[in-house]
Formats: sequence, C-alpha cells, structure tokens
Amino acid sequence: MNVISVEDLRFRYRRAERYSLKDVSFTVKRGELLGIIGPSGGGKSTLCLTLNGIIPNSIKGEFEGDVVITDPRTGEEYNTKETPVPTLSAVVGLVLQNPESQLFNMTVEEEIAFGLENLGLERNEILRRLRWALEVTGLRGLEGEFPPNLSGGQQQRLAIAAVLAMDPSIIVLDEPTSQLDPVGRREVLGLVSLLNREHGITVVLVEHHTDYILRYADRVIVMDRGEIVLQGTPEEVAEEADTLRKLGVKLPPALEVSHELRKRGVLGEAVLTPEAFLRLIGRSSD
Ligand SMILES: Nc1ncnc2c1ncn2[C@@H]1O[C@H](COP(=O)(O)OP(=O)(O)OP(=O)(O)O)[C@@H](O)[C@H]1O
Repeated sequence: MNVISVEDLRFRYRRAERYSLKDVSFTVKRGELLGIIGPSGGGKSTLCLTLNGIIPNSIKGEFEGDVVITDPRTGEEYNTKETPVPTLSAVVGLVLQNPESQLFNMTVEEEIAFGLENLGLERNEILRRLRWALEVTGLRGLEGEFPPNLSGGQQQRLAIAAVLAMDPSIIVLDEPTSQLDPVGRREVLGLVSLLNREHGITVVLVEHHTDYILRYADRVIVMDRGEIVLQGTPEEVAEEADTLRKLGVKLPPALEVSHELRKRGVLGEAVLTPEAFLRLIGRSSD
C-alpha cells in the first residue's frame, strides 16, 4: 500500500526565478524508510514541506502535480492541495532541522501535550499519548525540565516526541541531526530506526550522513537542482558512486574503498558498511 504518492510535482516559490522542484515523482509504501540525500539547494527541504501540505497551503507559489497521502489506518486519501494542514498533520508529522525552532513551552511535558490539548482529546487519552511519547523517546524522568536546558539530542528527541503524540503514521524528518554532535546524532537516528522497525511508522528522512541512509533505508532518492537524479535501493544507488561523488555527496569510507578496489579488479563487489567490507576481505567484523 502506497502511503505517499507524488506525481509530476513542480513548485516555484513566489518571486523565485527558478522551480525548486521539477517533475518529481515517487511513492512510499507503508512501513518503508525512505532516505533523501543530495547537495545543498537540491530541493530536499522544499519536498518535505509538500508532504504535509505546508506547500502549497501555507507557503504559496506555483504548484503543479499531485501529492496524495493515504492514512493506512482508515484507507482515506488526501490530496494535499485540497486538505487543510491540521488534517494532514494528524497523518504526517514533520520534524525540522533545528530543534530550538520547534520548542516553545516551559516544560518537556507541556511541550508534548501542547498539540494534544488542541485536538480536544479526553484527559485519559492525552495522558496515555504523553506517557507513550516520553517512553519511546527515552525522555521519561525529564518531564519537568525546561527544554532549552536539555542537550541537543534530547531537544530533538523532544521535538520528535511532540510530533509522535499526535499519533502520525508517517514522519518526515528534514536533517534532524544537522545541529547535533555525534552523540546526539546517534540518539536521534537510533530513535528513528526504532520508530520505523518496532512501531511500524513510515519514515521519510533527509540526512547528510549518507552512511546511515545507505545502511538503514529501504529506498533512497537523490535530489539535485529540484530533480530526482537517482532512485532505488541503497545497493542500486551505491552503484552510482561516481555520480554521487560528482554531486558532492559524501560516501561512507567502506563504499569509497571497496568501489575503488572493485574498479581495480581487486574486489568483485562494492559494499556499504565496514562490517560487510571486513567480511568481504575475509576478516570477521566481530
Ligand atoms: N522560501 C523560499 N523562497 C524562495 N526560494 C527558496 C525558498 N526556500 C528555498 N528556496 C530555493 O529553493 C531551492 C531548493 O532549496 P531547498 O532548501 O529545498 O534545498 P535543500 O536540498 O533542502 O538544501 P539544504 O540541504 O541546504 O537544506 C534553492 O534554490 C533555494 O534557494
């Protein structure tokens, strides 16, 4: 079942000279983790904003094509240009780059409960969702903390908790780790994997760290200048290492090295992870 279906999408911001998205088409199946990579200015953030309808409903411009979101729980289909953003937000949660820009309440608990109170849910349901969001994001025990006092990784996990409390079946994350140190990045990407694998949440993840995308994504889209230039499984996309390098996409060292060794006839295949590389050259990764 496709939960996201994007067809011939073109978008130009008001007063912009060029289109930021050009003839973009792809689908995402229920439960998939779709990774989006590509150079700066390629249109990744713009694409994220089209997935919960902020474009074209709140940010206007020249919009052509269709983005259709299907709620896997009800089977209901929403064409984003005909659906209000709050309706779409209940199905597609959006997490942005900078956690600080998404946090504005006095405590962790208030931050998570904020959107819930506006939904008109019963007190018990609010508490159930609050507890679940705290638990799954590992923030239990920090309910009373002032969000700016949290670490970067905790702040981003809090932004994710606030989105999760809305109970979306799809989450779109636009470079959620770009402001984080390696510890924070591991925390957040670990949480994203958990949500996808253990909780069946469909994930669209824009991420500069290609190693994570190639390791965990089910499918990968590479964007450049508003267009999808490559699309496929991590293995298929990794086959195009030369194209990726030309675009300025940083490749995982295992892929770089094994790709070079394959070109020279030393290895028969290129691999995506250090573990696979060690196995290939006959050393266990244990
Ligand atoms: N609000 C805006 N108004 C006009 N043009 C914009 C706006 N936001 C983005 N753009 C333009 O749209 C194009 C795509 O930008 P976008 O931010 O979507 O790319 P990106 O791949 O997410 O880049 P980055 O990795 O730097 O975040 C760029 O040329 C950018 O200048």
